[in-house]
Amino acid sequence: MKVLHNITAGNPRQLLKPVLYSLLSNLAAVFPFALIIEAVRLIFEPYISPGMVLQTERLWWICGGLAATAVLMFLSEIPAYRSAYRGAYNVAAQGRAELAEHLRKLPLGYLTRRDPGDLANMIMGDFTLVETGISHLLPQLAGAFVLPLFALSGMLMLDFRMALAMFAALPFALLMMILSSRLRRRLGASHMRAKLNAANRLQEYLNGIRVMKAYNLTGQRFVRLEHSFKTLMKESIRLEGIFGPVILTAMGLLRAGLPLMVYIGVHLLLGGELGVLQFAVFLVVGTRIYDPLTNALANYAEFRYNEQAGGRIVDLLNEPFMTGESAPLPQNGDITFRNVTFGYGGEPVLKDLSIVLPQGSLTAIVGPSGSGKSTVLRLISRFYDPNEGHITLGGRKLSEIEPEHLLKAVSVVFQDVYLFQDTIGNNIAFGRPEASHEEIRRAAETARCHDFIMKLPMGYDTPVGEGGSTLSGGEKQRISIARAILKDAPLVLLDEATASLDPQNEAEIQQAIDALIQGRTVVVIAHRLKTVRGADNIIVLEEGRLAEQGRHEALLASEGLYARLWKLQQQSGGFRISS
Ligand SMILES: Nc1ncnc2c1ncn2[C@@H]1O[C@H](COP(=O)(O)OP(=O)(O)OP(=O)(O)O)[C@@H](O)[C@H]1O
Repeated sequence: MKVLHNITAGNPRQLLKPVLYSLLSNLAAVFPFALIIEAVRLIFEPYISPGMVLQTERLWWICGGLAATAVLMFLSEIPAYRSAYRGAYNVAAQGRAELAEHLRKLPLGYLTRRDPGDLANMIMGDFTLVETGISHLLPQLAGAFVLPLFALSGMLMLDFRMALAMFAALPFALLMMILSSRLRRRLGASHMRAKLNAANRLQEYLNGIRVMKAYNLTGQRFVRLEHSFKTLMKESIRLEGIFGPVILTAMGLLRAGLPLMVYIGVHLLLGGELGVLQFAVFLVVGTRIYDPLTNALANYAEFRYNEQAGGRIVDLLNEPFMTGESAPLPQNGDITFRNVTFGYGGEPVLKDLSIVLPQGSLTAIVGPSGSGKSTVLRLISRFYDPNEGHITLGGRKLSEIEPEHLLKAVSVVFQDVYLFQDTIGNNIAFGRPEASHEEIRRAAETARCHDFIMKLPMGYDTPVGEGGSTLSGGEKQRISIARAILKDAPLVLLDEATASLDPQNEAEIQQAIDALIQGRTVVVIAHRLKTVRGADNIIVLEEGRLAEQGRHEALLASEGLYARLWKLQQQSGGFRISS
């Protein structure tokens, strides 16, 4: 059952129709077979039994019957074909969407551990293998046994010794395939790994082409890509090289049934224990019976390989995502960290952190690079849950709030703004797709991006390259602030850009941020003097611990880490406070 579950990526019911049709069409194929046996009998009879005449009329009827079954088979195979492909493509289309949706809900920690190329390949490549499994492999595998089973039961009635000789090697061939399936799984798994690695290296190569050109690294990166292709080639050869002979031996074993049967048949014939007619029937059946079985053996190997791909999909779908309640969020929106310890899998990044970020206030988080500032924002957004301690919003534990429900109340403005390959207008409306043009325009005006948008060839309908590649860093920042303004969430998490901006851009972004944070609870990773000075509270982190906190003047007066960072940056003429 698990195999069927895997090969269909968790939709075994989808196999029902294709398998049923395949069984029916193979069942229909038994009729012409039976008609041919009857024709052989009619043709041979006058020669074997003197006095009997050739029954021509019956032969014409058989001819007509063969033509009719050919037409019937053709007509029944069309819906069979259609249902198999439709079922398979449906499973793949729905499954791909379901998997993509599932990925969105998984904790970021899981996603950062997985290679994006690996996940992309799973959604596209593995589902293609599932498609083939549903449309081709399993129906054919099930159908392949219909004719041999009928033949076996018919032949057993005719002469059990000949029938046994005909199928003598079948159990050995099947056993061989089943025993070797573990080896097949192992080889298949490392082949799949090599395939994924090559896909990942290719993606890395394509993504990094710009950097590689700039640093003249092309040769070095290409070596890695080339190496992955060579490994894939070796794995493919190993897979075919080891498993191919197993299949060929199993096929050879099966076909050995025919000479064995002829050998026994001749002896029985000479001994007078088998009639010429019966022998002729066995010869006809013997030449036809092995093809579906040998095809099934070849299919079986592919089937096991594709089943592994389906298994990977099922495993990913079983990966638990964060859950929680969707009850209305508390009115009082204070965010409290109580003895929070958190790490990304290794050493803790935040250690026993206890802080309060009061509702309606502006809290700045500062500290040296790597001290855990962005991690604090990620925990508030519930991209991850703490390892120890807990975070509450208005007294309710974040770990008990459904992540998507929580994020409705949060606007996040990241440093590295990602824009989708869509129009500028739609990118701004991302957090509130139902917003009107007028609302989008107003948000853009407040975020100081309306003017530059209007200078673009198609205004708000101008398409943006993937990731926002067609816009400047400052423009992307302001678009993301417009997004947050339009979303109008009560809690704003802001990771200010560290990249140096020209004074004009800098001033405009500051104005946009001022507009965004009005009347909201704001947590900002502050790199800008102005934000830090005006903050209600400044939290200073050092190696994941709270070093000190307070307002700007008080922290300067206490001459701790904040004052040291401040002086350092004043001396260097910069205004960044985080590093
Ligand atoms: N996804 C991740 N997986 C593993 N480690 C991570 C991950 N993200 C951050 N870290 C590590 O956690 C530590 C804190 O990172 P964080 O981004 O919170 O620091 P930060 O204070 O915001 O730094 P910066 O000012 O340079 O942005 C760093 O040592 C970083 O290497």
